[in-house]
Parts: sequence; structure tokens; C-alpha cells
Amino acid sequence: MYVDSEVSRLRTVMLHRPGPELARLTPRNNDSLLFDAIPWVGRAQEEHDAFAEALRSHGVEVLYLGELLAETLSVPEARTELTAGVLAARRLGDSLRASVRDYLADQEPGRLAEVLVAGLAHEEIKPSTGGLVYEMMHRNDFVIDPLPNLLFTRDSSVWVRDRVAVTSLAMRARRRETTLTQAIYRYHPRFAGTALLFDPSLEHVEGGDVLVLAPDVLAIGVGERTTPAGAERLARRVIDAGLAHTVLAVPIAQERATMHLDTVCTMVDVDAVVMYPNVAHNLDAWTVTAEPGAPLRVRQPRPFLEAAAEAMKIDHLRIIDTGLDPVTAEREQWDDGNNTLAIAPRLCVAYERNIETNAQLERAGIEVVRISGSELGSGRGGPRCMSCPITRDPLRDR
Ligand SMILES: NC(=[NH2+])NCCC[C@H](N)C(=O)O
Repeated sequence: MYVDSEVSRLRTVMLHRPGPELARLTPRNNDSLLFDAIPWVGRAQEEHDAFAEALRSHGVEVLYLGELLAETLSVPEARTELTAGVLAARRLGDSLRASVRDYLADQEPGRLAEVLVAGLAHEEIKPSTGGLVYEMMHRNDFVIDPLPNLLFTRDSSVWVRDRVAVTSLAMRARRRETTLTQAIYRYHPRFAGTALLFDPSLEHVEGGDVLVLAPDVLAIGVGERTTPAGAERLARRVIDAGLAHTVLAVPIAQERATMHLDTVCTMVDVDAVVMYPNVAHNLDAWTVTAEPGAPLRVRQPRPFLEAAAEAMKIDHLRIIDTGLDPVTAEREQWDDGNNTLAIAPRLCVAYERNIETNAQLERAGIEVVRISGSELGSGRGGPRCMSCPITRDPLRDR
């Protein structure tokens, strides 16, 4: 397990194959569950399988969060912790809590994993003593809320070298996701001995905002999801752990279209990014540096490209100028055109629908592996959002 860049050869990645949790989405709840449409579940699964296959065919090992979770749940401490996490919800009240506890205790690990991900609908549990809460609950409400955004494994954990940061998610609909990723890293034998760099009780940071620009340099988007306090905390942690010397805090518009830094900028080569042209030249960065344990030094904002090149010790951070007219650029940004996942330097996965952006990438010498995402994209996330790299070849010893 090791990640020190965005682009060196990808060896192992964690994905989440979408399942019954997507079937919970309705026109009544899709906004609060952060989806812009109601996905066709079977087609979303086909698209996701093709994404996984594209990665495997390039030699990448694909781990599935759902399988890791089921395996983790055969560890008694993990089972206790995850069950307790669900039962802690105050809205359950004592009677319903007791019924849910009994229900969960009866499930074998595979089914329990499914319940933790897909949630539990009112109809699925028929408690003999649900009490007032169950009786008064609307039939369309959930006893345990589903986690459709688990699909975007990028956000709930981030590897920085050999450590993993379990993040602190800002949106209510996603908070419970990190109880699952945290348990996987703590209890699954595959991750035994991994040191946790960050945890969900800390200030908000989401993985989509974190870019490992170079082995000692992180960029952290600050906007709708990651707060300045979250960026400061993560900077402190990575610097003290000797994982970075510089962290760039990059303000992004607090809007749904640009919810994470990776919706406007991703790396496609060791010294190149693809960037949403409408922001490319006015993105700024505050530079945070320190010696481990010493106070953080904060330098006033400068153009992002300049601050990044300096921190990365390169002459120039190339920007693949998609050169698109503002309307096409806006359409393709919305459909995650800038959200590419690098499999290796100059080789990335992208949604096929972003025809112009992909053509420009190819003109710039970047090979593009196209996947379809008509259904997957309805949650507003592309190949980078849907993947959590766990191992890449070290860039440091190239
Ligand atoms: N890294 C990303 N850009 N993730 C996209 C997450 C999309 C998800 N529906 C949300 O609103 O949270």
C-alpha cells in the first residue's frame, strides 16, 4: 500500500460496485442523497463492471469495498463497532433501537454488509415492539439510511504514501460512509498494521479535494466540502508525519458543479493537469509549509500553477488546454470531463461522452481509455471520484 503521486502506474484500487442502495433513490429523496437523477441500476452496474474491466485489462488489481466490508464483518470487534455506529442514531429511540439491534444480530456478514450499505426501509423490518417511533414513521422513510454515494470511493479515504486518511465528510447523506472505510482499514487483515492519518471526528476534509501533486506536495481544495480548518488539520498531520513538506490550499467555488477540486482539475502526467478552462487561470493557492512539529507557515495566495510548480520543483506545471468554447467546457465539466483517473503517466480513464475534452487530451499526447457513464454520472462523479488508489508505483525512485 503506497501512493505518492496521482499518475504513476496504478497497481491496486478500491472501487464500490453500485447495488441495491441505488435502488433506494426516488424523486423525493434524490436531492438530499446528492444524486441529480434516478439511475437505472442494472445499467449502472454494467457501466461499472466495464470500468473495473478497463482497469484490470491494464494490470490493475480491483478491490471491492462491499467485499472488503463483508470480510471485515467476520471480525467480531468490527461487527460490534459497525452495529453500534448504526444504533447510535438518536432518531431511533429505545424501542426501535432494540428491534434494529435484534435484526442486525441475526444477519450473516454478507447480508449485514448489504444492510449497512443499502440501508433498511420501513417495510423491511416488522418489529413487534417498534414503539412510537416506528408507528409514526412515514412508510417511505428509512430506518437505516442508504449510502448511494459510496460509489465515489475517492471521498471517504485517501492514501498518502503508506498511511491512510479516513476523511471527515461534510454532507449529512455521506457521513456514515467513513464508519465503513475506517472499520475496513482497522480490521481487515489486508490492511493490518496500517497507520491512520486522519479520522472522521476531525474537521471536514473530503478525498475529492486532495491531490498528491508530487511525493512531498499535496493540493487540497477548499470549498463546499473541505473547510479551511480541515485543510489546516490535514496539512499539520502530513507534515508532522514527514509525508509532505508543502500543502497548497486551493479555494474553489462553493457550488455543486465544483464540489471538489477534482471536478475542475486532475493530473494526467507527472507535470501536467487537465483543467476546466473557465477557472484554469484564476485558481489560486495558499502555500502552507513547516518543519515537522514547528508552527505552520502560511504564504499569501498566488496563481495555483505557479505555486504548484515551485513546490513540485519543476519549471512548469503544464496545463492541457482543452481550448473549448465556454459553453462546451461548462457542459463537459458538469459531466466530469476534467475528472480523469490516471493509470500511468499519459494514460487515463475518462467518460466517453466528453468528446471535446477527450479529443484535446489525445492531441496533447495523453492516451484516453473511454468508459460509458450515462447512469454512473447521475451522481456527479467521474473515474477519479469512483476510485481510491491504494497502491501506485513509487514516483520518488524513478
Ligand atoms: N470526488 C468527487 N468529485 N466525488 C463526487 C461525489 C459526488 C456525490 N454525489 C456528492 O455529492 O458527494
